[in-house]
Amino acid sequence: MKYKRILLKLSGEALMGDLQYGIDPKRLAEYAEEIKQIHSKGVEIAIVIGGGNIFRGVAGASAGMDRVQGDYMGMLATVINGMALQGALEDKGMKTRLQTALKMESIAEPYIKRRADRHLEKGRIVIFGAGTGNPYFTTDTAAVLRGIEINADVILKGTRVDGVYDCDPEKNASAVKFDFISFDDVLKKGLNVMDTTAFTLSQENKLPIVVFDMNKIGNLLKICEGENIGTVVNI
Ligand SMILES: Nc1ncnc2c1ncn2[C@@H]1O[C@H](COP(=O)(O)OP(=O)(O)OP(=O)(O)O)[C@@H](O)[C@H]1O
Ligand SMILES: O=c1ccn([C@@H]2O[C@H](COP(=O)(O)O)[C@@H](O)[C@H]2O)c(=O)[nH]1
Repeated sequence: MKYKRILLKLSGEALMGDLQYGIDPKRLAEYAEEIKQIHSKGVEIAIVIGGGNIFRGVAGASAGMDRVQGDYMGMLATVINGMALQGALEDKGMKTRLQTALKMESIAEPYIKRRADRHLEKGRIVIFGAGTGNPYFTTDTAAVLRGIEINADVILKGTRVDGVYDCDPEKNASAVKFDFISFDDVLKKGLNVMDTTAFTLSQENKLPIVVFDMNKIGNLLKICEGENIGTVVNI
């Protein structure tokens, strides 16, 4: 396997599958199956999951809600997704732990880096919920932060687009995909597949990111085996 320890970022919105909002159980089971394949090959897996399928702080703020209040609601949404993913992974026989950046000890461990390391060493899948625990951030930034903390080899951003394009491919049919792009170029061109804070943090800590289509069966395994799928963002 190319990678020993990965931080997988899953999009909350992708969890909706064909639904208008919420969690599609079929999509959840498919993701669990993809994750099982790399787990069975011995890859140590930590996961950060988004919350866009349930709530986004900025959406609340634009509707008149206090931004900080909305952001905490968004963080709670990521915990709901994390719990759903935990259930789906355990259904398929994997051992998991959910750690949250906001304390909620009846349902999850608090985030403790050393415990996370230990779980990963023992082959447990660790899901990090509640983002960074701070408003004004995103789960992309949380993924990079946790990835750096646990010394992941790579951030795998599994999303509904198949890589980084020269403009948003969901808005421009003529968008052109990169196989490789530097952090400098992503930032210079203002490409929004992840937020600037996430890219900057990754760049400063020399942690590569692979952006790929998580909905294409087999992609996650192929990437871990070293195939060039999606777009690699690196220094
Ligand atoms: N240059 C670009 N290349 C690729 N995707 C882009 C680009 N600019 C914007 N995007 C958009 O980035 C989004 C990435 O998808 P994703 O669902 O992972 O976002 P997210 O905000 O992390 O989701 P969530 O918050 O639900 O976890 C896609 O909707 C895609 O259209
Ligand atoms: O560290 C964080 C992470 C997330 N939030 C809030 O949660 C929502 C959902 O996360 P997405 O990354 O957009 O999926 C986000 O919009 C923020 O409102 C946060 O405040 N801090």
